[in-house]
Amino acid sequence: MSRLDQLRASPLFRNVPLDALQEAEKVVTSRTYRAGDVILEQDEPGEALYLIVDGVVRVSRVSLGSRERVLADVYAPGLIGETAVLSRGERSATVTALSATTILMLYRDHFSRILRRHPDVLWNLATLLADRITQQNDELIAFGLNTEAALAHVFCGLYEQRRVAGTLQPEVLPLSTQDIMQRISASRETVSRVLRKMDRQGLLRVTPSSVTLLDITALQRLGLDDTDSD
Ligand SMILES: Nc1ncnc2c1ncn2[C@@H]1O[C@@H]2COP(=O)(O)O[C@H]2[C@H]1O
Repeated sequence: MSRLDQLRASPLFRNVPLDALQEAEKVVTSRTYRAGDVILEQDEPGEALYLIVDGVVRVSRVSLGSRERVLADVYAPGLIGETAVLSRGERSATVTALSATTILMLYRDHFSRILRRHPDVLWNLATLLADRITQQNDELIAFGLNTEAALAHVFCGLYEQRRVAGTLQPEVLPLSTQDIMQRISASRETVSRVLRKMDRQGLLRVTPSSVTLLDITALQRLGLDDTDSD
C-alpha cells in the first residue's frame, strides 16, 4: 500500500481533501516494531503521534500500588500518542506491540500546521476523541457491573474489535486469567469461578491461554446486565 493510501485509511485522514493527505505524506516517517516491543512509555515526554498502519497494540497503565491495568487494545488503522501531543505533556500510558506493527509518525509541529490548515482533519480528531470517551464511559459502567456481566462486556468488546479488524476467528480471544484480571477489578479466584460457571453454561470455552466465545448473543445480553449478584 502506498503511503498516501495508508494515510487515507487512517481515521484521522478519512475523507479529507487530497492536499491535506499530500501535506501529511511529506512529513510522516514509518517505523516498524516486533511483538513485545514498547512503542510508547508511560510518563515519558511525547512529541509525536502514531498512526497504526498494520498490527495491534496494547495500551496499559501502571497506577498507584504499581498494579498494571490494560486499558485497551488498538488495531490498525488506529491512532495512539495524541494525548501527550495535544496536552504538551507526558505519555498517559504505555503502548506495547502485540504483533508485528507498522506506524506512521507525525510530529507535533507538523500536526499542528495540518490541523490549522485543514479543518476536516480537526473534525476527524474530535470524532476519534469523542469515540474514546464513549468507549471509556461504557467501560466505567462495566466495572460497576457484577463480575459475570463485566467479563461478558469485556469479551464482547474485544470480539467486536477483532471482527471489525478482520481478524481470523475473532471469537477466539488470546487471553489468560492474568490478562483478564488486568482488565477488570476482580481477584484471580473470582475470575476463575465466574469463568468456570460461564463455561458450564455453554457461553464460552476456557483454556489456559484463550477464551472462545460460543454464544455471543447471550454474552451481549449478559454484558448489559446491571444487577449486582455474582
Ligand atoms: N483508554 C484508552 N483507549 C485507547 N487508547 C488509549 C487509552 N488511554 C490512552 N490511550 C492511548 O495511549 C497513548 C499513550 O500515549 P499518549 O498519552 O500520548 O496518548 C495515549 C492514547 O493514544
